[in-house]
Amino acid sequence: MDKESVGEEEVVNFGKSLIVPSVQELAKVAINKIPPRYVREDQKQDPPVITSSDQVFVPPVVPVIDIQSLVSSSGGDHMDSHELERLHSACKDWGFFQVVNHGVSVSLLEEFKSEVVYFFKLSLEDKKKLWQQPDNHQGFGQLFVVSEEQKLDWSDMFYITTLPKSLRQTQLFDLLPPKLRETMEAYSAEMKKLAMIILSQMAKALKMDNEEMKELFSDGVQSMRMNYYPPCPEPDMAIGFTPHSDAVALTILYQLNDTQGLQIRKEGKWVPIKPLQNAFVVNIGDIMEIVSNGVYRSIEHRATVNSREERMSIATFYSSNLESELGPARSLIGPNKPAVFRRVPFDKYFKDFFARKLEGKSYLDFMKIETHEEDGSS
Ligand SMILES: O=C(O)CCC(=O)C(=O)O
Ligand SMILES: [Fe+2]
Repeated sequence: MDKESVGEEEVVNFGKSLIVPSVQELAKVAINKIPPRYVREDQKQDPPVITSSDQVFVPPVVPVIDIQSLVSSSGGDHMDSHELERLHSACKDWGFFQVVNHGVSVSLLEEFKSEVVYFFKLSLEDKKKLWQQPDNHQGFGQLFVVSEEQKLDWSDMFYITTLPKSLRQTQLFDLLPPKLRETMEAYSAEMKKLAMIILSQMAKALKMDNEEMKELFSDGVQSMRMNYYPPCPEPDMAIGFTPHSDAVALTILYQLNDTQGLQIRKEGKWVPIKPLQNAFVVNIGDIMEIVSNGVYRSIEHRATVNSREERMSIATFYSSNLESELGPARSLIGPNKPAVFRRVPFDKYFKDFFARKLEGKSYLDFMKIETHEEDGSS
């Protein structure tokens, strides 16, 4: 793990990304063609998108989980609640669900939203002070850019590690608008609480030892990624966020406006997701697929853009503790249930992840244990 000295402190650095221009600035100029670096021929082979007029495949309703009823009705150790069963199948069959009655106050959501909207309105000059540095990918920019030839997404993002506090890059934090920092702090604490509730319910549903879940995640690494997708003059030629699964354990997504764009890959088709008002969209990341030994599945998703409206979202990522070793939960493997993923130290897992181009679920394959019976269908 790279450690940089900042005064007396040592800060962990998980990766870097090549510096790229702001797409928000690019989109401010009246252009009717996008620059070649944003033209995504590679996305042309993609499966079709489901629309409401599609007669062939009607997308089933995405599971909505009521956190309050999940927590209040699951006193025992067994799958004794209907909501827990629904959570379990959402994690197995979808890797994706929305949560309501999550306990995060609407006033905090509104405050945080307006701070982030304001943040993306800062002048380029102000944003430059918060831009990524050549040796560290936190700040404004794009992630996973590893070559000058690589195609780029039609979006800007701001990425920051928020927890544990000892991992924070203080010089970046100190430059944030004070009100944003304050609301981000409160939001970060709420997101950790919610992630821990969901993880402990998952432990119950998986029949995994909850102590093991706690040991893995009690002081987990949390980061936030604020996404800004400007309108695009050639939306069918570009992609807002390349198809990927999240490398983390859980992602809690808060969409800031009504513009649609998020799509998940389900049964070979792209299914558009419309977030409910004040709900969060939760998805299983690769770490949870690994910990559950493949019972839960991380889901591939992407964001599209359109020619009329901007779109904004905040993804809060939760992973295991910095000192943890990633691998299938010991309480879930045994003689009849062999581990299907390797074990690697946390820092190695993330450093390798951020050193690659983002490409669907390809990183998980790298973690798989090869077996002779492998049929290649993954
Ligand atoms: O903007 C979205 O809806 C998706 C964002 C996302 O997938 C991510 O930040 O990992
Ligand atoms: Fe994602």
